[in-house]
Amino acid sequence: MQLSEAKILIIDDDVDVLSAAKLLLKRHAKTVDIEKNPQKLPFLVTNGDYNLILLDMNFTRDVNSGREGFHWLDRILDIKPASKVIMITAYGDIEMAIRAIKAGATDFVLKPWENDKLLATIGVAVEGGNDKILAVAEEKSKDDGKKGKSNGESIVASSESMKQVLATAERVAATDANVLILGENGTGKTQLAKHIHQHSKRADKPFVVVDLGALSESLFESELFGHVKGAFTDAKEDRAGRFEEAKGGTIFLDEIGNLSLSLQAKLLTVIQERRVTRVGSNKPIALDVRLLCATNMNIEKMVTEKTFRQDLLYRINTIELDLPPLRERPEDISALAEYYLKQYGKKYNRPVNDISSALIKKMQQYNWPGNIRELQHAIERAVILSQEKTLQPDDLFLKSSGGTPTTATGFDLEDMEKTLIVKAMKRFNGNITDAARELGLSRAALYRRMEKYGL
Ligand SMILES: Nc1ncnc2c1ncn2[C@@H]1O[C@H](COP(=O)(O)OP(=O)(O)OP(=O)(O)O)[C@@H](O)[C@H]1O
Repeated sequence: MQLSEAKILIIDDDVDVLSAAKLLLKRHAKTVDIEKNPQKLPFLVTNGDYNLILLDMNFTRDVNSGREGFHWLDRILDIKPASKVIMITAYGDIEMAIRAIKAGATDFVLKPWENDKLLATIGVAVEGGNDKILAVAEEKSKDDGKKGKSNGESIVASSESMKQVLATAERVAATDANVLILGENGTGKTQLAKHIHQHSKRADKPFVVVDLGALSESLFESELFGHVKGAFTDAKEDRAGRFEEAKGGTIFLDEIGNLSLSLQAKLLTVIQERRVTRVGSNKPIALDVRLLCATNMNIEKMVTEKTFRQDLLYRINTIELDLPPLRERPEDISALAEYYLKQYGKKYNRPVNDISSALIKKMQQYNWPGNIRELQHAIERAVILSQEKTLQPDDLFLKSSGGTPTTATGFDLEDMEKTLIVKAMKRFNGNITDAARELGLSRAALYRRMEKYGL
């Protein structure tokens, strides 16, 4: 089912959360209902036919335990076992969020959320069929762009191919040449662009990221070039565009392959003339920016098919850097896994500190359609869920190649849930009460799941 067709219910006792979520979601979903009082849930679930419910873990009366959240989650699943419920939880409550997943929630988001991440999580939950996805919407995600230099991330490069790309990137960083970065989704194009900026003489000036894929045709000009007061109805005051914001620094145009031909023409003019004119003004402003672009599309082919202008390509690709997909650089798989293991072990304060060789082998045999981003999320989830010091193959949930279609994160929560139940039942020699307690489930909820998985 498409998100635009979905009917969503949000239950939270904080009216600000409700209105912010509604404001955001109503632009993407068909219907968004909000409710402050959880007592109304049984009625709403019975009669509302919701495709997704966002449920707060903690209502005021019981601030921290999450008990009410679990109670209402159970009620929802008793009324409609196939309901998809995303729990809204506070940052410090990761453990509770995991318990909620084990208790049948589809996913969780951490408050305060980033709009993009919330939408992605909801999109996967609604559109992902029966795949239940555990996605961590961090309160503070990667720098989505505006400005900023180092954010403390380092580039992992153990494979020869990545070392070569990095060496070239660092060499060209010092020049002011325009660079086009090519690579599949999640291969690290944005990170490489940041790296080039940080190694350039513009490093202490702004690094401005523009996601052209997310920019509508009508917003393109005012966003990139700025506008003057009164240029259009909403132009209440003069505003600089992103090119001006990047003054002295670097502008990174991501998803350049998504630009329509008419916008390509506008961009080409700016690059050729090295100046922009704010919408509604006739005073051109000289530009001092370094241009980096990226795309996951086959841009040469687009030129042949005449959907991308050759003259624009020549302008932007003085240097081309090609990031290989993760499956073609197995040495990086283990190095990245170790890197993220350390990072997330620390972040979530988990004891896990090693990866078994069997798991490394499993990761190297997998094809990683979501590349580094997918690996990063898989390790993050494994770190959160693992009970042991060493990660084992069972801790990482990957789609078996050639099996059911891969989800955004390439992993299947149902497999995971089943494995957790089997593990708990083994540990407690089949004692349902103890296993249910360990899993944070009611006995009824555990029975329901055992039945579902034929255990
Ligand atoms: N070599 C690397 N070492 C460590 N982390 C990396 C590396 N490359 C990428 N990452 C991490 O992987 C994630 C995805 O990277 P990034 O956003 O740069 O990919 P992208 O190719 O720009 O993705 P998209 O095509 O979706 O825009 C980020 O969290 C980034 O920090």
